[in-house]
Amino acid sequence: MTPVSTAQSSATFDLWQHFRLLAMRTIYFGSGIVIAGTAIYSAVTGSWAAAAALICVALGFFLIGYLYRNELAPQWINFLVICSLGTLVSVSMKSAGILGVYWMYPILAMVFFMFDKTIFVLVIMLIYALFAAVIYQVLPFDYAWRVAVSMLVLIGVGAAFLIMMSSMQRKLFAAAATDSLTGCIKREYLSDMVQQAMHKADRAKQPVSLLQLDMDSFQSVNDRYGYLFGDKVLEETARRIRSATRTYDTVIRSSGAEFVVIMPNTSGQQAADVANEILDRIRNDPFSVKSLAVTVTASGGLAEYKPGQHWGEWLEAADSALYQAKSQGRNRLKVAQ
Ligand SMILES: Nc1nc2c(ncn2[C@@H]2O[C@H](COP(=O)(O)OP(=O)(O)OP(=O)(O)O)[C@@H](O)[C@H]2O)c(=O)[nH]1
Repeated sequence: MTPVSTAQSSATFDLWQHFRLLAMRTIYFGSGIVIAGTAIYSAVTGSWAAAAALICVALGFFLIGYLYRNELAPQWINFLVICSLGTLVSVSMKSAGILGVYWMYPILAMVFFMFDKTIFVLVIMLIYALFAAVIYQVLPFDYAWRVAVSMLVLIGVGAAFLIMMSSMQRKLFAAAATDSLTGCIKREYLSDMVQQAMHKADRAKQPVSLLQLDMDSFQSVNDRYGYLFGDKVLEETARRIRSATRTYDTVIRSSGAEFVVIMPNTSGQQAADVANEILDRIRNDPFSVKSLAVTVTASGGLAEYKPGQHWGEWLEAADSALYQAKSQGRNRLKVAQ
């Protein structure tokens, strides 16, 4: 399993999306205010038609800012926004020449916040191509190529910032979401992980299974050999679970001596083989610390996700199977029907 990478898309911890939302609100209202200011200037200088058009665009920006103050606007709205800003700047370049160039830089910077990674590269190339075409038409070649290169530098710096931000977010999530003893994902992220796995399975129309694993009579392990020995057993158990699972399975420490393993693209039948392998690796190899070697066992409850099921019901099914395994004598796996 990958303790962090499987989890990094978790909505609860997407700093970048949160940052984007704040930035977009500022962009919509900020652009609205700047365009309204330009409209007033146009009115004062007697260009009534331009003033009326600019006021309409400014109102449009305020409206979008208001409607999407709590969520990111759809990509097509942002595309319209960037196209209208691009057109305004291109028109102002035609009338004001080099003065219009100064507006191109903030617009290029906005694109970094407006679009998802998937279409960002396409949009920034499109806007850059539009600006470059206008610059070469309006400015002497000597100015034009310098401006075009400086815009490329801005795009490069922005891209480096994006890459750094996304790596920082991964590290932050790792620090916040990883259980320090076992290296598994903390229980706070359990419901997120379960729901995410369920949605992915629904989208891909693939099976997904969930194993709930609990150490047997762990209180007596602690009582007989000490809490520190118990800690070592938990640490080693997590290692054994990871060694029996795949990189894209998710292992969560769901409570003191209990783990949840989510296995994407795995039917109940296949997951039962994996679960039995995990239980074997725990029971067959004594846990040793210094001269002490103690055999410990665990019980498991397994449930395959049934399409349409609520995530809580899915967890509940695995939990009931685990309860059965415990009540039938422990050290065994039970599969929910
Ligand atoms: N060493 C250690 N023990 C822990 C930790 N967290 C919880 N525990 C212990 O794990 C034990 C969990 O006990 P339970 O799961 O309730 O019961 P059990 O004794 O394992 O018995 P069954 O689950 O019925 O087989 C408790 O004694 C907790 O004190 C931890 O981080 N380290």
